Amino acid sequence: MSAETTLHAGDRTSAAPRSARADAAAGPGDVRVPNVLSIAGSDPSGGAGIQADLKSIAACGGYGMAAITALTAQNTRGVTGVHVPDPAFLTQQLEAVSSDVRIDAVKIGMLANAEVIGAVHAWLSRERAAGRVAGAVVLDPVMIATSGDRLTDDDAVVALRSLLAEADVVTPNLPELAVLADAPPARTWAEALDQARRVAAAADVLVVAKGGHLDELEGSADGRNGDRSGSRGPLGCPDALVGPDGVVLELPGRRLETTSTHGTGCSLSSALATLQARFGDWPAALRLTKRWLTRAIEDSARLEVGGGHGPVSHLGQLWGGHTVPDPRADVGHWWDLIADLRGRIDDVWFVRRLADGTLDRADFEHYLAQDSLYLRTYSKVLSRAAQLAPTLEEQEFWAHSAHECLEVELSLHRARLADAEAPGVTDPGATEPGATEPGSTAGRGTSEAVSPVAAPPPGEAAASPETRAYLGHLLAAAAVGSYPVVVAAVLPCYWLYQDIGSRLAAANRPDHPYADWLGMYSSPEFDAATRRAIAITQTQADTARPAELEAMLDAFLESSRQEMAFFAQRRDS
Ligand SMILES: Nc1ncnc2c1ncn2[C@@H]1O[C@H](COP(=O)(O)OP(=O)(O)OP(=O)(O)O)[C@@H](O)[C@H]1O
Ligand SMILES: Cc1ncc(COP(=O)(O)O)c(N)n1
Repeated sequence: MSAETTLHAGDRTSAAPRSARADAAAGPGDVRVPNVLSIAGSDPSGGAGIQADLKSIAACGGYGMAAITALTAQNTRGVTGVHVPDPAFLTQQLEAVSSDVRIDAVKIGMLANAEVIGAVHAWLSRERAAGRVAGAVVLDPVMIATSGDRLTDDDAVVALRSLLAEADVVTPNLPELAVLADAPPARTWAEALDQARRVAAAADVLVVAKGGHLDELEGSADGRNGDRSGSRGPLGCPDALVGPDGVVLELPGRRLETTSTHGTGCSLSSALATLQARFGDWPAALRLTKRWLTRAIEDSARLEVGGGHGPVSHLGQLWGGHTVPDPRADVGHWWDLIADLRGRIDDVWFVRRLADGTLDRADFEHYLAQDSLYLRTYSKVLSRAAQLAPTLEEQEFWAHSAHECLEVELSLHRARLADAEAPGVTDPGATEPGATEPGSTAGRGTSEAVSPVAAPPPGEAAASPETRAYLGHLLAAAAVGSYPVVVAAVLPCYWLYQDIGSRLAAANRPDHPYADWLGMYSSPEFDAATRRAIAITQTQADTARPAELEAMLDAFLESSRQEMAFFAQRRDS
């Protein structure tokens, strides 16, 4: 599993118009631009409210519209006044839009009192029934600004709860979540997730639980109490999509050291509505939203706005020459793209028999011999990644992984092969005959003329066609690919092994004939290495230009296919 976890995804997570999913497949260059309506208050300092919403919608590839529920007088230091126009005029604004414009998504923010909530509720149920609002509704139940100022009357909470029935997703921060759950504020992230599940079940909505306020939890000064379950380590900034049955997607996040978090809730909800309208899938939309928002918070360092809690830089990523959030730059999306293939690997005869312990010894030894051949060359490709790495830390990671491949895995395999007195492998330090060194040119593919893995000397296991094909692909990436392409090519070996390993580990038992092998691929160290490899690849994808991104994705998908074929190979093939 990836650093993020998708536990289950019910129908509601992708209940989107079919056209939106087709758009996602077509790529961001071809998507229809969704019309997204923000129903929210105004922040004249531009960091929150409709100003933040319009910028977020534009940054994420939508056409933004705004019906104003309230005028605030505020800046980065606080709110000095709130003026709420006649709710009848809000209805007039809403009707002016919906009588003319197709609305693909609605984001609802600050609703100052029960009357305003009533006006929005009435318009929304009317327009939805008439089919004039077909898209998703994201409700950000704004109650208190970052500055601590109240933005909603106490007696509005009941009306707000009833508005949940019209929402598809609600995005409360931790204090707002507690109000909706009618419970004391959560003291841990686990408690917050449980409150979110209860709100989701009571109102039949999806809830985005947000970790921005985790650092304010009682006793969080040691940086750990945000998650007393201990599973998250030092305090981060996670978000999660939670349904009535529990967590659908949990996204760990780095906590950035900044005071520029004014309007992050507004920005998250409007970006989420826009990306859902574009891609039709809530988990994918939340993943893209979080990546975009994290970078917008980071980019806030380039702004000089006010002396309090500053705004995020909504459009900074466009100024950097990057396009709107692109699912092809989301490594989690790559993982989704191979969902079918992953499902099929579990059904491969080898994996099934390995899991239940009925795998024939000779088949296992054949596999190990091929894996040993594979690992010797894979280690060289990892060394190539080390050679190309832009930082010392990444160089160390790949060099260490290359070394581990040889030390840990080959020694285990050698021991097994020696036990079985099967045709063995040679000294792992030796170069396999005919292997093309990284850095020289190697043809992609498997033809004898360009195959980098030649026949071994007498007495050694010969590389199977599947092993040759996989190594041919990896060596080609190492020979002519850039660093981003090399890391994308080596990633499936980590990720798929770790993924399968976690399931095989569940089948392990002390007397399992392959217990040590199953154990090796489900170790915490291997999990950590896999998370690191995913993170490095994501960082490269974040800044890759479109052509490079295509090459990365191609390399990843091809390695995934080769990984599948490697598992499925037969002794006599
Ligand atoms: N210091 C931070 N570092 C990284 N991400 C953050 C930080 N603070 C907030 N976020 C992210 O910003 C989003 C909004 O989270 P938060 O829990 O702060 O909601 P909110 O209180 O509604 O927002 P606001 O602070 O604007 O009122 C979430 O995705 C959260 O993870
Ligand atoms: C008009 C308006 N709407 C919402 C917020 C909440 O802002 P934040 O996202 O910082 O909680 C705000 N400060 N002003």
